[in-house]
Amino acid sequence: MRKPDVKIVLLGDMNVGKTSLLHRYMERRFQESVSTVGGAFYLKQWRSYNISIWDTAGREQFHGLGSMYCRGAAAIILTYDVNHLQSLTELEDRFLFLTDTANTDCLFAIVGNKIDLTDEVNVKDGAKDLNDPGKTISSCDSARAPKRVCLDDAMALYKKILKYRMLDENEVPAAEKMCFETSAKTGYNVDHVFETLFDMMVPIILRQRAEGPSQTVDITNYKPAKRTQSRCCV
Ligand SMILES: Nc1nc2c(ncn2[C@@H]2O[C@H](COP(=O)(O)OP(=O)(O)OP(=O)(O)O)[C@@H](O)[C@H]2O)c(=O)[nH]1
Ligand SMILES: [Mg+2]
Repeated sequence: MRKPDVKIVLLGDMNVGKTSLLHRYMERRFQESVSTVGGAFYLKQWRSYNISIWDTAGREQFHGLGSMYCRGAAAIILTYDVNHLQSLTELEDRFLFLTDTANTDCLFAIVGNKIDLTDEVNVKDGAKDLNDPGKTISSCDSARAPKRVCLDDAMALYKKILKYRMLDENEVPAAEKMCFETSAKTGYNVDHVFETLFDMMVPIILRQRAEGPSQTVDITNYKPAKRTQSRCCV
C-alpha cells in the first residue's frame, strides 16, 4: 500500500456530525455513531491519489490532540451544526488555533451539517413575510428560525480564517466556494464537499511529487537493517 499523498482533517465541536459525514462519504450510509475517542483515520483512493482523512474527537478532553492531527494537513474541514450557532463560534474560539500546525497552503472548508433538521415548513428561503408582503423572508433573518445558522456567518468566519492565516483573499478559493451545508443523514452535498477539496488538492499533490520524496518515513515498506555484531568498547 502506498503512503498517503495528502491529509485532510475534520475538526469541530462534539456532536456536529464529523464521524457521520465521513461515514456517509466512505461507507455510503448513515448510522448512529458513538462519540469519537481520540481520533480515527480512513484512506481514500481517489483517481490515482491516496488521501488520508482524519476524524477527530470534538470532546473537550481530547482537545489537545487536535493540533497533532492537523500537522502537515493539506485541507481542514471545520464542521458545525446549522442548528447551533455556538458550534460555529466554537470553531473560531476553540479550534482555529489548532490549525497552526497545518501546511502553510492548507485549504479550509467550512461545513454546516444537519441541514435536514432545519424547519423547512415554517421557514423557506424566498417565502413572503405575512406581516410585510413586500419583504422576502430568508432563513437567516426570520424570527421563526432563531437557531438556524446563516451561510453568511460561515463565510464571515472563512474570511477571518484567511486573516488569521495571513492569506491573500485573491490567492485562495473564494468563501462562496468553500462554505457548504450538508446532511450526513440524507447524504445531501456530502460527496460535493469531499470531492471539491480533492479536486483542489491535485495541484498540491503534483507539486509534492515533483519536489521528490518527503522526509516522512514510509513504515509499510520498512525492513530493519541486518544487525551487525556490536563490539564491546572495553
Ligand atoms: N439529523 C441528523 N443527525 C445527524 C447528522 N449528522 C450526525 N447526526 C447525528 O448527530 C449525532 C452526533 O453525530 P457524530 O457524527 O457522532 O458527531 P461527531 O461530530 O463525530 O461527535 P464527536 O465524535 O463527539 O466529536 C449522532 O446522533 C448522529 O446520528 C445529520 O446530518 N442529520
Ligand atoms: Mg465523532
